[in-house]
Amino acid sequence: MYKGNKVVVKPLRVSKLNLSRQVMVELKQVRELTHENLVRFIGMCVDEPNYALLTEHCIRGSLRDMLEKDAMNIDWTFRYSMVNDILEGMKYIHDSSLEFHGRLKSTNCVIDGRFMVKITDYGLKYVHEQIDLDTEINPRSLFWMAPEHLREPFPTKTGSKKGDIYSFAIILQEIITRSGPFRLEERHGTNKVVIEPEEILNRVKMGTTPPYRPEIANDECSAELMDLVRACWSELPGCRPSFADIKVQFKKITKGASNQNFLDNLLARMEQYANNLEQLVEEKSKSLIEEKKKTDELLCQLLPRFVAEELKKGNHVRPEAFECVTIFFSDIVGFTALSAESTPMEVVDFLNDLYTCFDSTIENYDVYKVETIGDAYMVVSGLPVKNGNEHAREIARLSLDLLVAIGNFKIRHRPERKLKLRIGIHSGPCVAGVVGLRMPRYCLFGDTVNTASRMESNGEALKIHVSHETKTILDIFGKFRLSARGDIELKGKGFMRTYWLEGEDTTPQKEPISE
Ligand SMILES: Nc1nc2c(ncn2[C@@H]2O[C@H](COP(=O)(O)OP(=O)(O)OP(=O)(O)O)[C@@H](O)[C@H]2O)c(=O)[nH]1
Ligand SMILES: [Mg+2]
Repeated sequence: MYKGNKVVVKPLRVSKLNLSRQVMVELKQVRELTHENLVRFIGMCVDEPNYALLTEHCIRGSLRDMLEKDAMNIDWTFRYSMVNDILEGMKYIHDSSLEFHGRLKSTNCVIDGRFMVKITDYGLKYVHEQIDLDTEINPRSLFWMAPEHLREPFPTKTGSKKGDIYSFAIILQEIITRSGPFRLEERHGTNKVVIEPEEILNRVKMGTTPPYRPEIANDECSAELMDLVRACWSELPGCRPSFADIKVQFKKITKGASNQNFLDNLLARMEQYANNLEQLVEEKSKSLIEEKKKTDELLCQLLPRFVAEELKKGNHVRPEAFECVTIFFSDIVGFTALSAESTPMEVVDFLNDLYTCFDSTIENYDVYKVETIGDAYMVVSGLPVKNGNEHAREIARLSLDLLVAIGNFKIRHRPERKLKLRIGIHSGPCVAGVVGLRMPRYCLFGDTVNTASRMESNGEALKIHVSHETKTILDIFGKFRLSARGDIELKGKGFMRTYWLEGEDTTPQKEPISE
């Protein structure tokens, strides 16, 4: 920002700038130039070594960018008015004390808010002369350079009126074909062979007859415009017209193409731009909706659906107390030893297979997977949606099912090894709520959680260790077979009577036959 306006700051690759009288004179010279098709020169930062040029900022970027935007529909009225803007700006430069530009190219034609093309980076010959020569020059940036200048020892430090006309012809080619200079040649070459930019420059320098120039297909523009382009990039500078000549010819070419006045023209450009924007917005919204769907799905996998919905609305999710839920903990016996003798990739693959096996089993029950830590699983039923007494039955059935599933599970890198699951379940009250703002997690709190976890750690491999509280609920269903384990001492809890869940009677109960 400079004096409240956004400006372009172009750093100068020069370690020490000699602010000679000539430099001061040319700075004054460029500051005095005013034309609606010239970018206003604001000044130079002479704070060694941060030398930089400050110029007016044009919001719509360079002509090069505009032409490259595929989504931007650029009709011929728009193209002609862009050419006209460049012509006006360049004619003004040629008629001024600058005499020529020297670095005319499509990146030095920028577009302002009203779609007016403005020429930038003009003048300051003595400043540019001091720019470090050892910095590498991108050969593509020389595509606009006339052959006579390319042949000079320092092409970037020269320039002439006729050289500018050649550059203008290259810009015309860009506007007509909408592709960068020599883009076609670089891609396919003449015999479908890719030509390197250096080689393209060599061919232009050679001055063959006919001269080597970018390709424009006959049907891409009118014959008159094609003739104008050819004249402008003539090999002999003397054969190239002046901007004054071009203006006359161009008027003839565009006659009838557009008889709109300025305001109509501007409105047409705006309308086109707005249409393009609409199309762009539509495309962007589509991908946005897709992305949103993906994040929503992810969120719902990490949090219970209703919690996710509330959080998305920006609502606070209050912690909720549940009178009775059943909590399941499981652990794989010998997992640590198995991991120790496997490579990290093997462990990841193994866990991935295991989670897939677990998750596909869990899907069949009214349960919520609270978390997984390594090989440990914590699952709950009866929350976030209450389900009467069914939580104990759901968890019991899940446990029995998982024992079978894990029994059939094959460890990819140890197919002979059998996995041993240890399960502990317990029922009781608990509180559930969302903790964490950045990474919200739905957590359970309360003694029931600790007890359930202890039930697992005090259990045995391939067995389901059930607390007295869970057994009491299971008994209501009258179908579960449990055997007493005896009284065991749980850390911090004293003695507790616990059971092994052996199975469920699946013989269907006879329905009373109705008459
Ligand atoms: N949006 C916007 N981009 C600009 C403006 N002025 C310059 N640019 C862009 O900034 C980029 C860097 O510009 P420069 O450092 O001048 O490089 P260049 O124009 O490729 O080459 P030279 O001018 O010969 O040094 C180019 O893509 C310009 O088109 C402007 O006013 N607005
Ligand atoms: Mg530039």
